[in-house]
Order: sequence, then structure tokens, then C-alpha cells
Amino acid sequence: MREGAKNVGVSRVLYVEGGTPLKGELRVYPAKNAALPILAASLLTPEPITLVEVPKLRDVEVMLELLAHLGTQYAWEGRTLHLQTPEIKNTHAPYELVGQMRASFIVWGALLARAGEGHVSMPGGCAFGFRPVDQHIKALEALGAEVWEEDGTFHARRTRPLSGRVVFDLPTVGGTEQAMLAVALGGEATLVQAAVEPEVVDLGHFLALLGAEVEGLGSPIVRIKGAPRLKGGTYRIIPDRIEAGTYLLAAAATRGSLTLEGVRPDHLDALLDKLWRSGHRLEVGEDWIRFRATPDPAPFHVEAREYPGFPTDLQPIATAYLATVPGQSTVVDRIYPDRFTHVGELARMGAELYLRDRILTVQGRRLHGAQVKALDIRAGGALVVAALSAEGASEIEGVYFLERGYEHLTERLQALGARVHLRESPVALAAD
Ligand SMILES: CC(=O)N[C@H]1[C@@H](OP(=O)(O)OP(=O)(O)OC[C@H]2O[C@@H](n3ccc(=O)[nH]c3=O)[C@H](O)[C@@H]2O)O[C@H](CO)[C@@H](O)[C@@H]1O
Ligand SMILES: C=C(OP(=O)(O)O)C(=O)O
Repeated sequence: MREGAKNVGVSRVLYVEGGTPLKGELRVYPAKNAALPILAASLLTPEPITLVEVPKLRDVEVMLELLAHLGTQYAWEGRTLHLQTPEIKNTHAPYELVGQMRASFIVWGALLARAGEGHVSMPGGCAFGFRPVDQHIKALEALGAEVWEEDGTFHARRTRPLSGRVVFDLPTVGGTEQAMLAVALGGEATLVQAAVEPEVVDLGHFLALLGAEVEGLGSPIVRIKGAPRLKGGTYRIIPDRIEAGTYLLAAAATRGSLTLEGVRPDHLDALLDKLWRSGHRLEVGEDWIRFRATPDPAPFHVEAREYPGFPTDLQPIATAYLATVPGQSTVVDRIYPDRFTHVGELARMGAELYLRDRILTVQGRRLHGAQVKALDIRAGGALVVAALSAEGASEIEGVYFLERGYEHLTERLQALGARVHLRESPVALAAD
């Protein structure tokens, strides 16, 4: 328990006995951040949709709860998800659901397209710095919607199909997805400075399956011509590059070996290049990666940027890995310059980290186990990686965040030889 605790409660923690190199094979799950916008896009059609494999994550459950509130009927068949939205029953996405994760905000564009109006609470999600939604508003306004905000809820209404040219001030994944959903049903748009992330491309492919014409996916200029009525269909979501990257970094931090299957190596170029330069052995096929760690890796510099640059979602996890690599590394995040909630917690494990002017300097060394707390999904991933590599035992609080992003984390790590399990532990509820 932490010093200065006033109240003590019981919470689930991830108990990690560190020091065992990860070894084995893993089939990567489908991408959470592709699944969520595709789920939101299912609102656009009354026809049945089947998503062949969907990650069973907390965020997906929340999105399904939101969709059900808006009018979607759904049923799981193993890992396959069947969805249908015969009609929109509700155009209001409430705070209780939108407040839990950022991706739910993009139902706004889908509601506006399908029902002519949408009312969505300000989004929540991982709190690692300021995350404005001005580009979402700019996009919907540029497409001809009337947009206003009242008491923490964003409202939008249209009197005709949305169409126009959206020039984003910066590439935004959610903003691009929002605009794509807003026009896919009967609208038309050219998106300039669109995000090029694989998850945006995947959404575009899904919309094309439903009948929209989509051009320029993966480039900064995307053109979409919506269809007056969209079809249903069956779709397979891309593999999760962030999950894959997390396990690779865990294998690197524990100096282990790992074969990933069902992965898209081309989505991980920036990370694979760093790991290779760090001295690790990598073999790459069309949909697999074989990794074998070097016992004495070299440090490197991370600069998180838009795709195909180093992903910000892997920045905290790469930081945890670098904290185990002797020598000096530096980490900068150009997407979320303050995404450093993991730093204080890694320091509890003996990591030598210095944060000045948004530049993190990492002096790598052997870490030791400690009681730590995940404050967002990928900070959680970072703490797991650090704890796996550390000498001794760690307890990671904030299992809720891990469950938002990593399906079957405990079982998957156990299968790779890690000594981890979930257990109940007394935790501090308030501190001085
Ligand atoms: C559910 C999902 O897919 N989440 C991902 C998505 O988040 P999300 O879609 O929220 O991230 P964005 O791509 O929109 O954010 C990129 C940058 O644009 C800024 N911005 C964004 C919107 C806006 O209206 N105004 C604005 O200034 C943000 O503050 C940030 O600096 O992409 C991020 C960047 O790859 C990832 O870290 C998140 O995991
Ligand atoms: C930051 C993430 O999610 P969100 O954008 O929903 O907060 C994430 O998946 O790492």
C-alpha cells in the first residue's frame, strides 16, 4: 500500500513476478482502434453486418452498449459479431457511455448522416494531455452541418446531405473518421490532410464494402462519395499493431523470443526498424514476425509521430523497454507531447528518467519490482513490460485500463512463460 494512504479498499491488481524471458508464439487479435470506428459505422445501414472477428475488450463492450442505446441489435457467435440497426431509436449519446472512451465520439457523424441530427457528450478516454475536438467540429461545419455546444454536449443538425471540402489543420485519426462517417451515407467530401493510419484505411475499406466510393485511402487526400442507401456485409478487421508491438517490446525487455502470427509487419515498420537497430534479430514474413532478443541491446531515440512514424500508442511501452537498456535514450512525443503518465510509475521500479521541456531522457538499467498504478491503457502496457523485465515482484493497479486495450493479457503472458496473475489486493483510495 502507498504511503500517506487515508482509506484502503480492495481492488484487482496484476501481480507480476519479473525476470523470466518471454518465449513462444502468439496470434495477434484484431485492432481495437479499427474495430471501434467500424462498429460506429454500422449505424449507417439498416442491413445486417457481420464482423468476422472482434476483440473482446472493455472498449468494445462500451461501444456496443452505446450502439444498443441508439438502436442497434447485436449478437456474438464466438468471436464473430452480428449487428443490425433497423432504425435509429435515439440520437443522443449520453455522458455515461461517451465519457468512458474517446472513440465513442464518432457516432456523432454516423447519427448525423443516418438520422439528420446527433447529440453527443464531450468524449472521455485516456487522459494524457489536452485532447480537443475542434477538428471534428470544423469538419462537420465544413460539410454543411449546424453545430453547437450546450452544457457539455455537442449538437449537430443537417437539412441536406452533408458535402464539401474539409481541410484539417492537422491530421487527426478521429476527426478523419468522423468526417468519413458523416458523408458515407448520401454525402460527398474531399478530406485534405486526412490521417493515414491503418485504422482509418480499414474504416474506408469497410465503408466501401457497404457501398460508398472511397478514393485516396492511406494518402492525405481522401475522397468519399456516399451511397443513398448502404448495404450490409461481412468484414474482417485488421490485426492490432499496438497489441503486436506491446508483446514485441515485452519480449525485447525480457530478452526473450517471440513469434507473432496473423500480424501486419508493414504496419509496424517504425518499431521493427528500432528493434533491429537495437541489435535484436528479426525475421519477417507476409503475416508473421519472428523475434529473438540480443542479450546486450543498444539504446535508441523515439520520436512519436503520425503513421508511418513511430506510434504514440507504443511510445510509453518503448519507454519501458528503453528503461531496461543500458545507455542513454531519448523519447519525444509529437502527437501528445505530455503523454508521460507512465514516467513517475516507472521511476518506482528504479527507472532513471529525466523529463525536461517535454524531452524524456532515459538512462537504462535493471529495474526492480514495485507497487505501481496504470493511469491509461498504454501506460498500463508500459508498466507490464517493465514489471516483466524487473527483478522481483510488482503489483500493477489500474487493471481496468489494461482490460480496455489488451484482451486475455494474463493468459497470453502466462502462455509465453511469464509469471503473472490477477489478484485482489488492498489499495489506497485516497492519499495525502
Ligand atoms: C480510439 C482511437 O483510435 N484512438 C487513437 C486515436 O485517437 P484520436 O483520434 O483521439 O487522436 P487524433 O489523431 O485525433 O489526435 C492527433 C492529434 O490531433 C490533435 N487533435 C485531434 C482532434 C481535434 O479535434 N483537434 C486536435 O487538435 C490531438 O490533440 C493530437 O495532438 O489516434 C491517436 C493518435 O494516433 C491514438 O493515440 C489513439 O489511440
Ligand atoms: C489512447 C487510446 O484510446 P483512446 O483514444 O480511446 O483514449 C489507446 O488505445 O491507446
